[in-house]
Amino acid sequence: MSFLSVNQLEKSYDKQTIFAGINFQADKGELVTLLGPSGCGKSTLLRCIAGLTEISGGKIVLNQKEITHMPPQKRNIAMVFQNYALFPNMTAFENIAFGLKMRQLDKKIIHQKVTHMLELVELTDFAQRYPHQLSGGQCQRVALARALVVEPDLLLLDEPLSALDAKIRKHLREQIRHIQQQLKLTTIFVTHDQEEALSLSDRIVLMDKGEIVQNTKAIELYLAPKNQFVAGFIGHYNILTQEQANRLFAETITTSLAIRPEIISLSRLPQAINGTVISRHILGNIVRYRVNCHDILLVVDCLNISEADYFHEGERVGVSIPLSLVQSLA
Ligand SMILES: Nc1ncnc2c1ncn2[C@@H]1O[C@H](COP(=O)(O)OP(=O)(O)OP(=O)(O)O)[C@@H](O)[C@H]1O
Repeated sequence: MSFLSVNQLEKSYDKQTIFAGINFQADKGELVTLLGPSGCGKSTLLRCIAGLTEISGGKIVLNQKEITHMPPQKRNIAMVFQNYALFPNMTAFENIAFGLKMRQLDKKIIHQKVTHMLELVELTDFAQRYPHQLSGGQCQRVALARALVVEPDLLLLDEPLSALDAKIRKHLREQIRHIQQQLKLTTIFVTHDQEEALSLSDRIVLMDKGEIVQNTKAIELYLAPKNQFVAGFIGHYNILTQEQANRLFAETITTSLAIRPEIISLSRLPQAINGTVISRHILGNIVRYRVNCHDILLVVDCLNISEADYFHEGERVGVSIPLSLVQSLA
């Protein structure tokens, strides 16, 4: 039996249905990401699991207990928000200790637990600082420590990295993943950033307009998107209509296709498919080309190994696409 089970969950505001018939599970220690475009219902779903938003129907079971109608504080769920939501008049130490004080734990035990958490999030030297004396990344680490210290059954993270700059975001997401794995903590992470989702998750639940479109292992979502919406949302897939697919491969293909830019290779020798380089962009480790093949514009990613390998705008190139790596779309 799954550690977390969300069954037929439904939420409406007045007559507007935000989602209905939502089903997904998480195993103990699994990190599941809810991914999807803005407004698709991810945060509402997370808040329903936390008990912060009332549901309109369905059932939630956590650690073998039905929690559907339990008050939030009884669910043993901790949540971290995008805006940290720290108490401004408390130090980092006091913020982290807050939940333990509420549970009336012994002072010595509180001190031990908070000290351990400060070490875990690498903030030992910042224990006596107030939130306004900390950077955004440090505030979010305090918020994370505050959530973890109460040893929740489930950790919910609602876009916790969105307010941070790119470099800190990457560092902190690695830290979150490391701590989550160390503690074997079942976690639901909400984001609209596909790179974040792919790099962090065991499994991704991709949502669109209040529905789950695909629920699968993170790597499978990337390698085998099941329809055009998923392929359009993940990576930089080239999406070809059936007619374009027939034209490009000069054979009968019965579905539309999704082709990852990195499986396509270019050469100076003529191939079965040939094209003309329209543009070249250096993205750091990747060189991204747009190549016109039979009036179909393909995005092609090549490793940026040396300038001597660059193809030039207007150059004729051979284009190799291994059909075995091409994904048929429903
Ligand atoms: N309190 C509310 N009353 C009415 N409608 C609401 C309320 N809260 C959210 N909604 C609506 O529910 C839908 C889903 O919102 P939600 O915040 O869950 O989306 P999201 O996928 O988390 O988006 P984002 O990534 O932008 O945070 C939106 O159309 C939103 O306007």
